[in-house]
Amino acid sequence: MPVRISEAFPSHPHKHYPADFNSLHELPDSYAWTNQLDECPSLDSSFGSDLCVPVIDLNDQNVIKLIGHACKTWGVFQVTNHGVPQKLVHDIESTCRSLFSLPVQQKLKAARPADGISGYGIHRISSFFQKLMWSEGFTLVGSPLEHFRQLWPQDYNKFCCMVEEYETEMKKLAGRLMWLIFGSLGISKEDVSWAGPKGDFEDASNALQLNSYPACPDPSRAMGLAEHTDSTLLTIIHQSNISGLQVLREGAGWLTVPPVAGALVINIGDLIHILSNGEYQNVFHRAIVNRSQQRLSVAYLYGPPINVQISPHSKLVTPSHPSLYRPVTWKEYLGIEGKLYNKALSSIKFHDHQNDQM
Ligand SMILES: O=C(O)CCC(=O)C(=O)O
Ligand SMILES: [Fe+2]
Repeated sequence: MPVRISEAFPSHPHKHYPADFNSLHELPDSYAWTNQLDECPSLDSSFGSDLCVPVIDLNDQNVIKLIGHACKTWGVFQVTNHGVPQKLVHDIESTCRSLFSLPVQQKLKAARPADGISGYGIHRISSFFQKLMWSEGFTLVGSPLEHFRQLWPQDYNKFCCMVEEYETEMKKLAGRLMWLIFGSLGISKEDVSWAGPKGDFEDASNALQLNSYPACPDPSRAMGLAEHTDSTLLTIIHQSNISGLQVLREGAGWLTVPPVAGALVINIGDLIHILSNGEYQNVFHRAIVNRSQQRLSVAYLYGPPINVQISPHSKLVTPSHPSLYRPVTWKEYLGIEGKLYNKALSSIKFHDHQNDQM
């Protein structure tokens, strides 16, 4: 039996549940972050069009090259012609809207238990910050049935089917992106034992994170979701047509990833960074909020089979490029991240003297 991802995601017991944001007409002190939002992109002309997150057509004949370049220089890109039916993307957004519009008491019926990982609550990285984030989330690992039954006693079934269908499409797209990324690194199907007999990453693990960022009375002092990298191989994000997702670009600061109709955002996570022996960037990102409109996002978190050891691929390790990271399973890495947050990656990095002895 494959080990389930639910055994690996560490739970973060915390006492807070999201506020009833509708009832807050001023920003409470517990939500007031300082000095977070004043780093504007410096419009250094040497960056030029390099200030725009790449948008890649998956039908482009140079797709492998384009993806490789985006992974190396950005760690994030948007994809069009990705094959996921627009209706399904529209439906998941409606489900998300419907869920977060429920009365607070109803949402709390599906609250994530203190020792659990699925359900309604504040974002899992919240425990690392003094201040609260202006957002609410719903994490889905495994079947949503029990929680959805609490939320929508009458018609939970249609929401369950829809989520399942969305996850199937996401898994297909994620597998396709994995081969494009591997291809851009010169890694072929024979070089990846854990892709499964059909090469479709059948045993890959995943979770779905629904996010809502309500309109905020004082957006310049609030934080929707604090900066982080994803501990995944990659993450596929659908954002509603309200901007708010920002990525950190070295030398330029925080740049907004503009919503592009029909496109999906692909974040490179820590595990691709490890597999590529540091060649591909794991992107730092965050979400900011605005005064007038609720913003929604749906993040599909994609990882390897939970007990597979991930390490820099042997094809990318040479005497002049020694291995940067020790092998780690996703299960172990999620545990480390749960304790160390953004120091997880450096904790598995070889220091020079260790590498010399390899
Ligand atoms: O809301 C967004 O666009 C980003 C969400 C995100 O980064 C996450 O859920 O890990
Ligand atoms: Fe993220």
